[in-house]
Amino acid sequence: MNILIADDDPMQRELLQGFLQRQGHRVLCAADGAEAVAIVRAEPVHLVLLDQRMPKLSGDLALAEMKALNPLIRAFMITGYGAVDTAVSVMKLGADEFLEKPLDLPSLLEKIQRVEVVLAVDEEVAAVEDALEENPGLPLRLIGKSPAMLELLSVVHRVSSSPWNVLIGGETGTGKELIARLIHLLGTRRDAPFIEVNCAAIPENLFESELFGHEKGAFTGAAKQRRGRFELAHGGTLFLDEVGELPLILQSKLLRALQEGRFTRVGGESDLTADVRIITASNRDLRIMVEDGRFREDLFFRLNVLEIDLPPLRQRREDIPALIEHFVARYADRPVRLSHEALDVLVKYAYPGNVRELEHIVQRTLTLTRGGLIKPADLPPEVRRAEMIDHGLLQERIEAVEREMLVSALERTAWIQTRAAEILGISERVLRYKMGKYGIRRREV
Ligand SMILES: Nc1ncnc2c1ncn2[C@@H]1O[C@H](COP(=O)(O)OP(=O)(O)OP(=O)(O)O)[C@@H](O)[C@H]1O
Repeated sequence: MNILIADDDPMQRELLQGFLQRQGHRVLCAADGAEAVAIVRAEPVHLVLLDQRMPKLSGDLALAEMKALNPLIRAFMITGYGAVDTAVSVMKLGADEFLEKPLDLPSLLEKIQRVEVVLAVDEEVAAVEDALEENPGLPLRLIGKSPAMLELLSVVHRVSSSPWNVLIGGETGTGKELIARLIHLLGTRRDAPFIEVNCAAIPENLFESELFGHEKGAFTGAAKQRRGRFELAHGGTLFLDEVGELPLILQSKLLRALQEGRFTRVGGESDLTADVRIITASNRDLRIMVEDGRFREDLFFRLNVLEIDLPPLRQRREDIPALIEHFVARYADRPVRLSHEALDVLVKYAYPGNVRELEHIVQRTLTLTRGGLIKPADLPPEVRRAEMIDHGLLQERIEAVEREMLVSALERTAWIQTRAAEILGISERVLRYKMGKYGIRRREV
């Protein structure tokens, strides 16, 4: 990493320079704020260690200028001992950390390592975003800037440039297929086919022929020779969705194809080969299935060379507004805006069906409402119901209904409590308790 030290104290500069160079960093030095800004203008600097008190240009002002030149630059401000007040204002200027003199080198190192991780993630995310921008034809838009999503993008970048099989886990609708396609499109196999097999959707007796193909006459109905998905995916990626649904017998056949790189068409004699990268997805926990003997352990390890876990939407609520905007832009046939309250309800909802559910909610709401403003009342009932529960409205309604039933039973029985309790199916004691709770008294006529 390129680190700039800006400090007017030559001893301090030398100490830090030696220390950081020994850690393998390229270190630049400046004796005042103005020189530091000049270096940032001329050189790619990742991190700057700034003494707050410097001649010519103070650390604060120098930082503001550096940020204007390069908003991505990371900065640690070094302040005098006990200068916490200034530290707060310095953070507002965009310093990532502040350190007090005398510097504690191990803690400095730890903070620098944290910056390195963040920079690595930033670079990978930028690479994925560049690739998506360079290919406007890509049918994929991956929305989300939450920390979980950025981390995911960085993993996707690393995974896509490797040749290994990938297992993508995550609840239904979290975007497993989208990520599988993205890995394919970002990798070296992008010009070869991406072939998808939904293991849950193919009848068991047709599965082998679907995957490996069949020869003419191999079984009733096999009028022609047919190539399987393995062959079709040659050179590219085979995406096995819901792989947990694969019956054990087919798991063995898949394992053989993966282990030996060979397979046979149903009814065929000769072995065929195909060069295929396998990406699998499952919303079931395959580890538990392995423990229960429902999924072959050896197959699991073959498929799970790299593992990606997609977080449920409720764990990255920051992404919800951007996703809504994305789906509104995709599905609205008129200019539509969400009221602040409606957005609030949507951000708080739990989304058991994750992004797919949010997509459907937006679609349904757009179809069922007219006009350009979506209010909470326009949202589907399950979303509104959840909101009522959230706000304790459910309890309120239950109590209102209960009170009404008590009064009506009492009126029907001319306020004879024994009989009213009987109609209500509760004891007289409970009836009296509830009458007290709701303040129900016979109205004098
Ligand atoms: N980050 C995202 N940005 C934009 N759209 C997304 C995102 N994640 C998911 N989607 C959309 O949500 C829908 C569901 O995604 P996908 O089919 O990839 O989920 P899945 O995890 O494979 O679901 P299942 O487990 O049910 O097969 C798709 O329409 C997809 O385009």
